[in-house]
Amino acid sequence: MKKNDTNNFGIFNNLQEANDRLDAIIENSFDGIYITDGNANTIKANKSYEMITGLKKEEVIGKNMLDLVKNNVISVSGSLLAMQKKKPITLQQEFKTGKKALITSSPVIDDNGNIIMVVTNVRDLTEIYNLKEEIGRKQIIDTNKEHKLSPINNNPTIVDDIICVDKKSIEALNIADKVAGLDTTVMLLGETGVGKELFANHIYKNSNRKDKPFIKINCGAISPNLVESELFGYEKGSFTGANKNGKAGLFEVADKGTIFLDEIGELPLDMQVKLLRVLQEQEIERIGGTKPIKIDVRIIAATNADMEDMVENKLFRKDLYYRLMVFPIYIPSLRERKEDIIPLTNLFINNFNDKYGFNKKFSESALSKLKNYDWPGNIRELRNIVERGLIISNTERVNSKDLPLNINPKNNPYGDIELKETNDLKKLVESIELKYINEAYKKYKNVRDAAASLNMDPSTFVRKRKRYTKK
Ligand SMILES: Nc1ncnc2c1ncn2[C@@H]1O[C@H](COP(=O)(O)OP(=O)(O)OP(=O)(O)O)[C@@H](O)[C@H]1O
Repeated sequence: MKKNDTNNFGIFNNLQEANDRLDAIIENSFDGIYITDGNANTIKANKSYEMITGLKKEEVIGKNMLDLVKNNVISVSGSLLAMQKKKPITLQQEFKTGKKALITSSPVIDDNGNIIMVVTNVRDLTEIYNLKEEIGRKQIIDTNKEHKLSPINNNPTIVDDIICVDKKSIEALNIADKVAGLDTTVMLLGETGVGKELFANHIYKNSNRKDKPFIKINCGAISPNLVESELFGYEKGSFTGANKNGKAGLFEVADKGTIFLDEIGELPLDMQVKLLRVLQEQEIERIGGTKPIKIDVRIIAATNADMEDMVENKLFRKDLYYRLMVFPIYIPSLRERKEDIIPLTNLFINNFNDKYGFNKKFSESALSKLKNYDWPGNIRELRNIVERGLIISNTERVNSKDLPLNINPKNNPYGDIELKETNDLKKLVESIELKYINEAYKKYKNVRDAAASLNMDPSTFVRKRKRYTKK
């Protein structure tokens, strides 16, 4: 039958058909819909409304909102509030079904300013609210440093923000969990950016010393002539320029707690002797001091250097090496645990979407490009690439062309300059700095030489490298 477009029923043939279709639309809406007349009498409620609220249509249709509230059938009425205010009202409400919903009640007002009905939309946001609560809980846990050890099994695991999906990384995390509470020295081994510092945090948080100090020291970042005074402190008047009252070193500050010695391979040889003494005797001596000071610290060390090679080449003391290797944990490179790539990517997409207020997604080809790359800079590099991709892409979808892998800085250090409508020069400069810092570190494999090659102070080098990877 040909539709008559010229009657008052639009695309419908008659009033009955228009009504039936309208009913079907309301009934099949995914959101709950609830309609009252201008006197707050319920005239309609759909299937989704029943599902979300647990109320049957028969319990509400024909009833006045005031009575429903009075009889505790519903706790609060968006329709009544919208009538009072003569404007749309949005509320959050929880129902006896356990579902949580966002309720928007909008008054429909005629030409004379009278409310002729109120249409309420009930959107089930249970999942989103639960997620929000979970994030809130997590933030509280992080803030209070009250992490409780989660059982590790073969399922994907997120503990202390460490994502482990691949068997190999789960194994490493399992080992870290086993040793965390044992108060023994731990040596974390693995390439740059694999998560050694994250593992050190995790071990500390799950140790019996979790309420005591946790001091992190990057052995490559302290200039050699300050290492001793920084680590072991000095007595008053022991050298020019020193604080006249003397100063406690970081080992004393960490007493009863834990010290994380990152890049341990860069500890100068004379300091290695002193560290050996800490491990053997549990005591230190300040510069200019006459008597040893007893301390009780747990040491977690980390390196990406080939320590055996260093020992062989007399760059690292053999006795200290064995003392440190009481409990080595090898954290595999990202290319050895490819199953982690996509979950990590998703974590970083979420983090940076939140940080920049984006809602971007990665295309399939972008994800497969990440999965097939060999990640010399490991997770740190993945994190940077994801952040860059999200910033660079001009659309809501990040494509593989937005992910500049295999950049070779020897060619053109600045790449092809493509001016966009907005160019954040600070970010561009940072990304070039980071590129050089990473390349120098890859080449020299230690902070001191890498920093020197860029004419940079080692501590600035470390600070920048860390800062660019901080959330
Ligand atoms: N399993 C993981 N889950 C989530 N984020 C991770 C994971 N491993 C590492 N990261 C992130 O990757 C970055 C590098 O990690 P981290 O600094 O711990 O590496 P590292 O091995 O100590 O590096 P380096 O040897 O260069 O100091 C950090 O931003 C860290 O949060």
